[in-house]
Amino acid sequence: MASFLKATHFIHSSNNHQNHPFSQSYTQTIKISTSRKPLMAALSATATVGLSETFTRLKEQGKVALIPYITAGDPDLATTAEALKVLDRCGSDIIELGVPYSDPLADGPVIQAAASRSLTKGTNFAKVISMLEDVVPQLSCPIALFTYYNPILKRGTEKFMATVRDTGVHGLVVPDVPLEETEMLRKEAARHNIELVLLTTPTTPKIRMKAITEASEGFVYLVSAVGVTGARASVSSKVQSLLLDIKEATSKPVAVGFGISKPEHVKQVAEWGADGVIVGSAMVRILGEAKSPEEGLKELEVFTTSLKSALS
Ligand SMILES: O=P(O)(O)OC[C@@H](O)[C@@H](O)c1c[nH]c2ccccc12
Repeated sequence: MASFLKATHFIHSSNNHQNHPFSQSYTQTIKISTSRKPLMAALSATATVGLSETFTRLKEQGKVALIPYITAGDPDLATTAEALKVLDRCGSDIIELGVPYSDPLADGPVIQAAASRSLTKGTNFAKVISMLEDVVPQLSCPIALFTYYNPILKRGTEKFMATVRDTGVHGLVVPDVPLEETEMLRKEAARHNIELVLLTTPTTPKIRMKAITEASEGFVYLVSAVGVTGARASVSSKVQSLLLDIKEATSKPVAVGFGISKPEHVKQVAEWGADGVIVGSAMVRILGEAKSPEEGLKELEVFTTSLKSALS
């Protein structure tokens, strides 16, 4: 318990992200004049707002964010590029894009299979980045890159963050960063104007949940169920009380993920007070198991539209 409290204190000692030297608009102005990246991508950084601003705008409209997750490179990166545009066109408010990883310990069979298909095809971080440099300027919703911690450490946190930010990506979700290293990661992310999203689970002790909500930027990711990712028959009613607990601890937006795979799940979680709903495995299955990329994209459009209408 002592070490846990120490770690929690460690999180609390961090500077508030809001003291970030540049406001969002100032950073974007600087970006246009000094950016190394093509003007299109720089302009897109002003066209799409970040994660927290997206939630602010949705809240003003009384809406809940639809947040799909797909694995980059499955069935291939060209299809991923098209899938991002389909998801954007169908009303996704934020898109979580997964960097395939060889040891996805928090993933269930559907996303594990997608990651291994993608890696077998030769997908790597550099290829995902160059695809994003091309596609992000064409999207109206922000991207949150999803990666395990190891690929960040492999590249070096500073280089990783700079590379990601130069593509116009706004957010980063890292499910397995140890609490003790969250602060360093968060500082580097903030320095590059990236919103680092942290996750809390049904078994996270309240004091740790509070530390996580305080450190999380963009939104707080509430994992709805214990275990790994994967569509479930229903969403646990425990999510309702978990949402109440988190809402007591923070005014930051909370998005719920894990197991959500049908319009009625999306509707239920929104009614329980979630600010956003994350759907991953159900999307990944559609793309990965379709007879052709074209068929997968068509089915993705139909499925995403059905989820979006459950939120209107
Ligand atoms: O697949 P699901 O059950 O719909 O859950 C969302 C999930 O896919 C996505 O947010 C995600 C993919 N891999 C993860 C690993 C940990 C936490 C979350 C994730």
